[in-house]
Formats: sequence, C-alpha cells, structure tokens
Amino acid sequence: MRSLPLVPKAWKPLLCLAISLGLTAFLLPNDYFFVLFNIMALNALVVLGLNLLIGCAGQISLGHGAFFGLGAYSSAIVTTQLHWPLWAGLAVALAVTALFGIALAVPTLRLEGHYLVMATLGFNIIVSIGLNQMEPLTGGPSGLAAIPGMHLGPWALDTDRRFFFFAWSVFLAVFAGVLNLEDSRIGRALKAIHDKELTARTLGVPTPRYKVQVFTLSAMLAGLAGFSYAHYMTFISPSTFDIFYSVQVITMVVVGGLGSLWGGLAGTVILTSLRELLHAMEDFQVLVYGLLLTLSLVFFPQGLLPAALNAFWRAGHRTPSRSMSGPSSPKDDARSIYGSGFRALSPSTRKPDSSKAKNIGETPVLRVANLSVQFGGLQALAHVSFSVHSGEIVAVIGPNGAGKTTLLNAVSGLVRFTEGHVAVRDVDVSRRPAHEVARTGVGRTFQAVQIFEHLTVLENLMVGMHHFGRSRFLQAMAHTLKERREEKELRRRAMELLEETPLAALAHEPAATLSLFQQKLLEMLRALAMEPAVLLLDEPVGGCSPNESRALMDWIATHQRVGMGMVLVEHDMNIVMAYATRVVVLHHGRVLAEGAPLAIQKDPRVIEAYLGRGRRGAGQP
Ligand SMILES: Nc1ncnc2c1ncn2[C@@H]1O[C@H](COP(=O)(O)OP(=O)(O)OP(=O)(O)O)[C@@H](O)[C@H]1O
Repeated sequence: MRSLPLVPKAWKPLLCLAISLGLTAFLLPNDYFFVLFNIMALNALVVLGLNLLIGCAGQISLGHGAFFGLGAYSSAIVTTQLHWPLWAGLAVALAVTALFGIALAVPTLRLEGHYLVMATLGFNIIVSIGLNQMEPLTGGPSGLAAIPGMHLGPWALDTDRRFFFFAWSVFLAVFAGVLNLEDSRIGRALKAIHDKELTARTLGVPTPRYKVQVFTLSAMLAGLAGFSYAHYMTFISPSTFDIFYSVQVITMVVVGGLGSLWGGLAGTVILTSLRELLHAMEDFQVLVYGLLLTLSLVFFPQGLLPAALNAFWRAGHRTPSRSMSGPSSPKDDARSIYGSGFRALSPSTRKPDSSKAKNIGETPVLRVANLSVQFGGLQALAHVSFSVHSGEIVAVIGPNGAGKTTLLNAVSGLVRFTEGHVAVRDVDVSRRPAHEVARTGVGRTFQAVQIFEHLTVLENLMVGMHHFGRSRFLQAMAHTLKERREEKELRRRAMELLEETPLAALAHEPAATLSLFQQKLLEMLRALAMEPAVLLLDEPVGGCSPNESRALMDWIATHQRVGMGMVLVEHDMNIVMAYATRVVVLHHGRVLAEGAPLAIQKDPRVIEAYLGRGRRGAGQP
C-alpha cells in the first residue's frame, strides 16, 4: 500500500469512516436524518478548513460564515442569472472565495489573536450587509430561489439520500487531503509557525506566504461547502451566512479540540445534532453556543473532547511513561545524558588556543560591515564590522546590554538595521526577510531555547530541513509520489543527524518533554540540519552545568571542521578561551577590541570595560 501514489497516509481510519458512513446510510430511517447528515457534511468541510487555519497555523477567523456565503451566492448568481453550467459555478465559487481570502489575508497577515478576530468579524459583517443590500444581484433579504439542483454529469443528485453520498464523498476526499497536508513538510511548517513564528522564520520557513496560502485554502473549503449548500437547498438567503454561523463553526472546532482534525469532525457531529435538538428554541441557540465556546476556552483550552479523552486515558494509565521525562536526577550517569561521543572533557584537556585554527578557510562565510541598529533614541549597534571564515569560531563578548543579541538578530534578519551590510558567502542579505537570510546560509540558536514544543524531536529537526524540500500545498495534499520520496529522504537525513546524538532514542517524543540540556542540543542540531554557512550561537550553554556545557561545546566544535563558520555569544570566559579562534569585544554597541583569545584576555581596554576603572589588572575579563 505504501508504494502506491495518492493513497492517503491515514487510509485505515479513513476507510473505517467511509464504511461507517456507508452503513449509516442504510440505517437512517427517513429523509429528515439524511438532511441532518448532509448539513453535517457541509459544516464538516467548513470546520476542516477552519481547523487547519486555527489549529495548525494559529490564525483565528470569525469570517468563515462570509466565505460560506460567498461560495453559495457566487455560484447561485452565475448559474441562475447567467445560466452558466454547474461546473462553472463551482469554479467561480472557488475563485471568488480564494480572491476574498487573499484580499483579507494579505493586509491582516501581521495581525494576531484578538486583532485578527476583529478583522475577520468585520469582514463577515460587511459581507452580510452586502448580501442584504445588493438586491438586484442577491435578491436582498428574501434571498435567491430556483437555483439549479446538484448533478454529476447526467446523474441528478435530487434526493437527500443521493446527496448524502456526494457530500460525504467530497468531505472524505478533502479530509484525506488535509490529513496528508498536516503530516507533510508544509504541515510541520504550519505547526512551527503556530508554535513560534519568529523561530520558524529563522529556519527558512516563508511564514507570510504560508499564512496567506493556508488562509486562502481554508476560505476555499468554506466556498466549496457554500457551493454545495446552494445547489442542494436550491434556495439561499443572507441569514444563513451571518455571524452566528461563524460562531457555530468556531465552537465546533473548539469543542472538538484546536488542531485536532478528527476532533473537529466529532465537534461538528455533536453540535450540528445539538442545533437540531434546539431547533424549537431558536432564541436559546446563540446562548448555548456562546456558553459552550466560553466554557471550552476557559476550562478546556485544548478542547472538550480531548479533555474528556485525556481524563479517560489517565484513568486507565495511572503510571506516567518513564521515557517521556528527561533525565531525572544529577545521578543519571553521563552516558545516559550525553550518550556516546558526549563525554565531557576535563578542563585540562582543552587549553586556550590549542589546535583551534588549523582548518580556517580563505574566504569569509559571513561579512558584517558598518552595521548600525537604532531602537528609538538608543543606538544599540554603531558601525560594527567583522567577518567569520569557515572553520572559525568567532566569540562575541561584552557586558550586559553591549548589543550582542542585537547583532545576531540583525545578521539573521530579525531586526532592521539603519546602516551597513551583511553578506553570507558573498551574497548580500542586508534587509532581506529572515527566512531568506536563513535559506542563504545563516543558522542560529537563541539565548532562551526555542524548540517547537508541540512537534516531536524528529519533526523539530525536519523543520530545520524545510528549505531542502520543494513540495507545495497541493502536492502535499495529494500525497504525490514526488512528495512521498522527498518526505522519505528528509526523514532519513534527519534520523541520520539524530543518530549522531543521544536524542536518537527520543526521536518520536514530544520536544516539550526534553530536559534543558536536550533542548539546547536539539536546537543546535536543528540549526545544523539547515547546513548553514554560518551558525550563530547565542549563549548556547546558558543554564547548563559545567559538564553539560563542555559536552555541548565539544560536540558543536567538531562541526568547525566541516567548512562552517560560527559566531559564539557567551559570557562564560572559560568556554570562550577554550573554543574561540578569535574574539570580538562589543561595548556600548561598538567594537572595542578584536583579536586572538589570549591577546584579548590581556587587553587593558577589555579588562576595564568588564571590571571598570580602578581595577585594571585585577583579573581576567
Ligand atoms: N527590541 C528592542 N527594542 C528596544 N531596545 C532594545 C531591543 N532589543 C534590545 N534593546 C536594547 O539594546 C541594547 C542591547 O541589547 P542586547 O540584548 O543586544 O544586549 P546583549 O549584549 O545581548 O545583553 P545580554 O548579555 O544581557 O544578553 C540594550 O540596551 C537593550 O535594552
């Protein structure tokens, strides 16, 4: 089965779902239940898109009622008023929702959380007003009637039972595509964006493009549902597509569990049925949905269903799995923490300047020229210039607030600089977005470790390899042969890298369960997975014990030999002296001194900057 193209990854549960739906069709007693299940299928399509948007990419929309309406109305208008064929109605519905999706996504791209909710809510209200006001086109509040019924070529889907098979087949096909997408290179990138967007950008993930694409895809799924609804009901009016519909579908996502595609389906089944139960009490529906939404968000932010399932699971498994926790005590022996190749060096084995400068390349891999960064009235960096050659570890040191992290942020494209240039392997990356800088060859770690906690260890690494992949949204959804080969290759390379470290045994564990040491190691490995020309390490051993620090530094220093340059921001002078080939000292955003570690250690200007006037010669920096 694995070698066949276009077979969904989750084909077993999908097959079970298809069989259950087939059996359901024979068990449903009358047309009333078929109508209920048909509406459920269309809601499930909208929820699927919304879940992809909210759960995977972390963008919230209260405008999906509008996309549902735009899909329904655009097809209804062209098929009733222009007498276009049904397939043209579908094409128009998808095109219109895609265009509106892009038009809404691009300007709201920078918005997050409440602001994005407000923008999409505003969009829903505008569309509702438009549908009511544009009477000649939409029929106004009385709606559009006599819409052509759904048919597949010569087969008219003119009974509720026939439409049942159509609607659920469409849902199953799209569901398979979205499940494939979730478990692909793009899906991992979307989850990484949801988890830590800035970090994802520094790993080469084109976040703006993906956010627009996922928003558009989500809008198109609502448009597809709207198209099906219009030609199933053959009558539509604006009240179906108002803000209450958007609230309903959001509640279905939240109840089922944000980001859980199967949970979203369960939420749809439960809440569509609930709406039917509350049919007689129309005024209470808004109240019930609002209460469910609020209660879920406040008490069960991961979703009502996942919370119930977790409670059920915990009742059956009272003892937590040992493998899910990091090393439990300092008594865990070094091998269990570091694994082979991770034995700490004793301090005496690594001396300042010993055998460090053997493999330094001729041409710089990173050139920083005259770099200045201004934060309002604060000059954080002023005319900083230095370069890094392959095989070099250039330490950047300086007192707190000297501008070290700002320098790394400016080089990696996270901070705009007012003046200067940055070149990576002779490619000018000045003022390019962070993901492009990363793709040119800049990998980095952060002062406060930034792993994607909701991904596994292996998936974290695979996000680091994102820019090696070529597959796009549609290829990932269709799970094409090319995409499968690419995914297999990425997985193989990531496993190979992991096997270099003790993390291999934890490949499929959630990254959040790792100890700090393991997280630091994973973050470095993920940056290495990018195969960067230059690796920026921001206090890579901060928070680690001396043994852990040396183990990490010894391991990372082995990569010094493979033609990569490193910039090491570090406060621990023992580490700097032991591993740096050159040291750049920053003070008040300016380069105070630059040279070999031993020379820097004795430089009176450096001693003064670190220890202050009057204590010159009192000790080392
Ligand atoms: N985003 C920002 N907005 C405004 N000021 C900032 C910003 N980032 C840093 N700064 C300021 O710029 C200066 C340099 O900060 P930076 O974090 O680069 O120093 P650092 O040398 O890395 O310090 P530390 O060793 O404590 O990490 C500080 O005065 C800091 O307050």
